[in-house]
Amino acid sequence: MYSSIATVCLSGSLEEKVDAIAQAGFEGLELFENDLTAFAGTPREAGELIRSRGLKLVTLQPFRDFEGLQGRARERAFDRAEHKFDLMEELGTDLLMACSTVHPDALPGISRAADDFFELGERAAKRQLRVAYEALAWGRHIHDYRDSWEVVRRAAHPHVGLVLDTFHIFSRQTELGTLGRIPGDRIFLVQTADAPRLSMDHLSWSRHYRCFPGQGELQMDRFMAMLDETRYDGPLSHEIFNDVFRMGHSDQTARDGLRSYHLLRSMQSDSGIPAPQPIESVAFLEIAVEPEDLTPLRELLSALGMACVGRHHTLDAERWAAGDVNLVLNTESSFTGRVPGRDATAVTAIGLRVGNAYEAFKRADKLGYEIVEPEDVGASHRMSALRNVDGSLSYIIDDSQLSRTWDREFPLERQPVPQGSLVDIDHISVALSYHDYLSLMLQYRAIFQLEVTPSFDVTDPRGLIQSQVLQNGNGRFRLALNASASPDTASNRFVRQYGGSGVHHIALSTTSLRDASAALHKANTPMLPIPSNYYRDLAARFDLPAQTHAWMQEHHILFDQDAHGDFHQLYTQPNHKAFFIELVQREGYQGLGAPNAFVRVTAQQRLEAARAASDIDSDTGERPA
Ligand SMILES: O=C(O)c1ccc(O)c(O)c1
Ligand SMILES: [Mg+2]
Repeated sequence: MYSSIATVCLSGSLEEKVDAIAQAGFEGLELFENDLTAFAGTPREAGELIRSRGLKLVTLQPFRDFEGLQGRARERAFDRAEHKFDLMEELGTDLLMACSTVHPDALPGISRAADDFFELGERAAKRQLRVAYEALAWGRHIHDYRDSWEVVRRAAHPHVGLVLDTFHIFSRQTELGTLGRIPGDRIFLVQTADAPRLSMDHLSWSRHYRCFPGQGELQMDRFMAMLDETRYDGPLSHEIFNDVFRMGHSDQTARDGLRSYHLLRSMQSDSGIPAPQPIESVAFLEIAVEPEDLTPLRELLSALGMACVGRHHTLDAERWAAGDVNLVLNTESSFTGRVPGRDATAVTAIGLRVGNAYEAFKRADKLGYEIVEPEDVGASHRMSALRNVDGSLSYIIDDSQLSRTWDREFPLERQPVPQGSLVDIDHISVALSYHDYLSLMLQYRAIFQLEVTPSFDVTDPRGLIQSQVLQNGNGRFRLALNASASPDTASNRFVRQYGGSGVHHIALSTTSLRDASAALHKANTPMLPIPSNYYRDLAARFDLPAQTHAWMQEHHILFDQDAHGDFHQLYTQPNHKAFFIELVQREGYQGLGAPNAFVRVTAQQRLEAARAASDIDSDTGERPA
């Protein structure tokens, strides 16, 4: 098998698309005819352009509404095909991809379609060309791969073969048993696409929401296992119609496309790529701290029950800890691990704990991810990292490395790690541009073994925010990805204000939100104010003791409940850092408090608007003297 991608996946002109596809390292491409029609040069020049970049032109597509016609209309369909054959000869490709007809006059019948394709095969053979047939999920008569296969089988022509497109197969929930029994040499093209599970008509779903395998919810691993059985050995070609890809940066999309191709190959039995491992927990977060934020941040962490337990042996960096929470505050002015273009106090790295870091990096490398070695960032530690799409780093470490790092880099000072009510990093929430959203989704899901919860919309006062949670099985790793098409939602305000995507908040879990909120209150930590209407609504929704209810309202605590238990949450104010801290107490509860998210984003928006409107200095929270 070899890698290929359809030009329809990318934004830009044909030249830009071909460049991005070649740069990413693909071997072939499918030319979408629109890209040729809009191209300023001749078809011959288009073909030369593609070959000059070392790419194989896999197919010209799509050829529409061919089969099932009668009389003059049928003759016209064959004439159209001959025109495409002319084009193909000039372009230098031997394969025409035909999709099942949606023509209102097309007649049904497998045998009729097979006869049409036999005749087309005869004409193609005269010119040493081939034709491949695809069942569109919304085809008028043929919309099931088993029927398109039956057409190809009955046409029984060596120049006529089958196209398998994962979107059409899965969107109709067709069984895959038949697929495994198709001889691989009768399949001329395999098109790969993933998609979120949506309930809408097939055509709209396909034309707007496809995504790369690894970004959606279709069972690509099952498809790859069945494809293995056919012994197919042709192009594995992404065909993604996606509104975000059409807007986005072709280079980034094409790079992710090739990683997704390697991900598919890793699902095959003989791939030689190590299996994905679960992320066991978040070992630490590193925060680049602006000098003026250091004291307030230390005060906040102290109020949370954390303590500085070590100082870096050579750099201006401190390790703050409590329970399993570890934060590294880095105040080096020349800190090379900073996210480029971001000069606020912000999260610059995340430490992901796995069972075997070496195997995880081997997998990441085979999938085409860039690995940052310690010397690349001038670090004295020995941890390697992935470069995230926002410029931040994801260290991947195992236990032996982690204890060595703490011991060697941050000699223990004064006290041991406090073991109070603060337990762990409960979840991390990231705000992303839409384009980065799919990119980071792929990175996590391709490299690690994670569960994906269905995506949901948060109603921000300025628009919808799409949110999706990636988590491990044990509840110790949860990452919420957030993106929005509206420019002024909370996630996009972050992206605009802080020079791109990044960590938007850090949630810490506690065994006693009562103690934690009392300590924050005592330290005069400003909380995100929650309106009283929220508490009236809570009283209506839940049967809460009056005292508990009053305590929540007084301390701005939000509440939710699911079949597994209770959830309490509390937000601090960002106070001009790029991120803010959330505290949660969960008693079996599985989610992240999604039903409360609209109240939180509205409260944040109100606070920011009030700051902007008043003469309150947004840095100090005080009025200038
Ligand atoms: O949406 C379409 O029309 C279309 C065209 C060509 C394909 O290969 C396909 O899967 C869909
Ligand atoms: Mg297709």
